Amino acid sequence: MADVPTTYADPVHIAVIGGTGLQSLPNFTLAATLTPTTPWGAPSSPISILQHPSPSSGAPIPVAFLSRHGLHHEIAPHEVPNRANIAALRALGVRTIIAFSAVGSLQEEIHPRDFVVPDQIIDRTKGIRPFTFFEGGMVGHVGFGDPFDEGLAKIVRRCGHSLEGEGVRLHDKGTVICMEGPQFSTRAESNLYRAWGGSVINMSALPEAKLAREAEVGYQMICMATDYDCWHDSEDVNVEMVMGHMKANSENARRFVGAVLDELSKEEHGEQVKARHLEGQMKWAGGITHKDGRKKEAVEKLNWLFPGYFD
Ligand SMILES: CSC[C@H]1O[C@H](OP(=O)(O)O)[C@H](O)[C@@H]1O
Ligand SMILES: Nc1ncnc2[nH]cnc12
Repeated sequence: MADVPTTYADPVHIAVIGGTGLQSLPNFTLAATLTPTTPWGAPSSPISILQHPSPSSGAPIPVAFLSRHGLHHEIAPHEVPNRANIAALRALGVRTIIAFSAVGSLQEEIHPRDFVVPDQIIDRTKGIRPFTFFEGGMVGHVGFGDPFDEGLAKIVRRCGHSLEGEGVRLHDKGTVICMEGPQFSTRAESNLYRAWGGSVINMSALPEAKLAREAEVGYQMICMATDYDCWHDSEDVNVEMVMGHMKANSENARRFVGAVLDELSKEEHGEQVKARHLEGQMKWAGGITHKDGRKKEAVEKLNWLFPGYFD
């Protein structure tokens, strides 16, 4: 195999974060493999820059791919270096993230292998994961009422529906319960989440979605159900079950992601893909700390992420 470049000069606006069972995106041309570092450490895996022909012009569009749990699934959900992942992607120019997640279903009508484009999250992590870029002498507060990007969600839903009938079943909305893990839930917890209106459950939506919002990056998760957790009459969730459904449906998952990338590569989505609607929000949301109270180290880290915002 020819040597793969370790640098990539052009900005990359779109990224895919792959989760359990989706650790690579074959069928794309590998243009570079990057191993960046950030003030928050190294990301979960090398970042592959994949090239993808624009469906309108045929010109190659770069897409960054990052494997959330590492190349060999060696990083547990509570160990994922989310700040490094989001910071490294933003530094490449990424302003749109499509994140993939294997989830448990909390509702009868969401069958294993169904896809869900969620619109809400309930946080059941335990506060042990670093969850903000704004700390240590720089305070920032950003809106999170709608944790996913509705503009991106509309595009993702349209792409998912276009594949329906070819083995893809899609649910347009849903609330993700994001639990700490790595152990699965108790039956009492699973029933409680159902009573709260949870649709699906995973261990990965947070703080990934919060950090993407702070980084002014449009973020949408695509979930694929792999089990009925432990509330259902069927067998309780286990890793074999999750991996079995992911493997059996990985072709559909990849087709779904491919269709979304095709659509996002169209010029008409340029403003959405560059997340113009989020641009500059942290300059104000993160500028609450008076200059006299700002700590040098915190300012330096934030200026790495947002060059020029806090000079
Ligand atoms: C292997 S089952 C639990 C594991 O699966 C999901 O991973 P991801 O969201 O990265 O696809 C879930 O969040 C847990 O991390
Ligand atoms: N039942 C479940 N709970 C948490 N995360 C999951 N990922 C896949 N299935 C899951």
